[in-house]
Amino acid sequence: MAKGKIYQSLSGFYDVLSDDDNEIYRTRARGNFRKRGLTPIVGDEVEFEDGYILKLLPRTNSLVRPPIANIDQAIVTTAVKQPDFSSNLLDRELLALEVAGIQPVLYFTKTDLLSEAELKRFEVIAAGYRQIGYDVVLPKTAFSKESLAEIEKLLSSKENVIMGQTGAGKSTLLNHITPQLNLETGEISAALNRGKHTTRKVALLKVGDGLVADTPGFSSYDPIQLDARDLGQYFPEFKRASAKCRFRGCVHVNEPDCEVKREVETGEIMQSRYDNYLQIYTEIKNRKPNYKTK
Ligand SMILES: Nc1nc2c(ncn2[C@@H]2O[C@H](COP(=O)(O)OP(=O)(O)OP(=O)(O)O)[C@@H](O)[C@H]2O)c(=O)[nH]1
Ligand SMILES: [Zn+2]
Repeated sequence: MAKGKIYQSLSGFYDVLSDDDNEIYRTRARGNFRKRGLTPIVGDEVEFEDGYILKLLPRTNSLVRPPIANIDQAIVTTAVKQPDFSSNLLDRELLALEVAGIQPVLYFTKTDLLSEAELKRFEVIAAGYRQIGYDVVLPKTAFSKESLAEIEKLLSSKENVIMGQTGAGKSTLLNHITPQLNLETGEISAALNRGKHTTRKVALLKVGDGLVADTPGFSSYDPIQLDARDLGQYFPEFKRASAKCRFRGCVHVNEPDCEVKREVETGEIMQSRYDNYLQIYTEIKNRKPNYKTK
């Protein structure tokens, strides 16, 4: 039996890069995977034989959307325009990554469409996310040498996934870093102001000296299966502040002497992060319990 890593997944086929001979083998999953509720995903380490994946090895981490396993870092690609910037979508993606234990990097696209004044606004937003502790790339000029060098350095020697809204410019960015990739990109429909889902498959690509999984985009992002009381743990700046909340287990909603709320008032914590936190908190609280067990 050979061991390898799934490099690409498309309509039920999995292309596995073999550890033994560095060749790609096209495989399918054995039926008993599905019975156990297991689906192989790109990034999975597997054992395979005669065109079939027989075993999935334990994952260090995984994401549901996009479906990917065993990665070091996620490039969260966010358009400043076309489609319109949504801090809510961004914070939901960051939340999913924090829960999965994957390091996020923020990359803002389409800055060429901004006026000077609008760019200033995004500089404030970028500074806010940097203060949380995230790496943020906000190219003053789209695809400038500096911004491409910056992202290439961040990707270097790591296994990365590039994720984000449909039409955010994920494939376009990868093409600029590594023109030989020649990935298909989509036209944004001006009338709808949203993308068209150009990328349909997940595939690991060699970009610089790192690996990047290009993935299909999405238009919304559900909150994670999470206990509302734990939500603040996955907002790093809330977690830091909560040591100073009066109550242990403070959820930063109605409690008195809440340090998170104090820091929102002083501007140390971004108001948008708090608003998005409250919205997700309420959504989780109101979610109907799901008693079905699989
Ligand atoms: N003006 C401008 N347009 C961009 C930029 N980046 C990407 N685009 C355009 O945005 C559209 C969508 O880009 P894609 O790279 O296909 O987006 P994607 O995120 O890969 O989309 P999906 O594969 O559907 O998820 C294309 O028409 C690109 O030319 C940018 O920095 N500036
Ligand atoms: Zn609090």
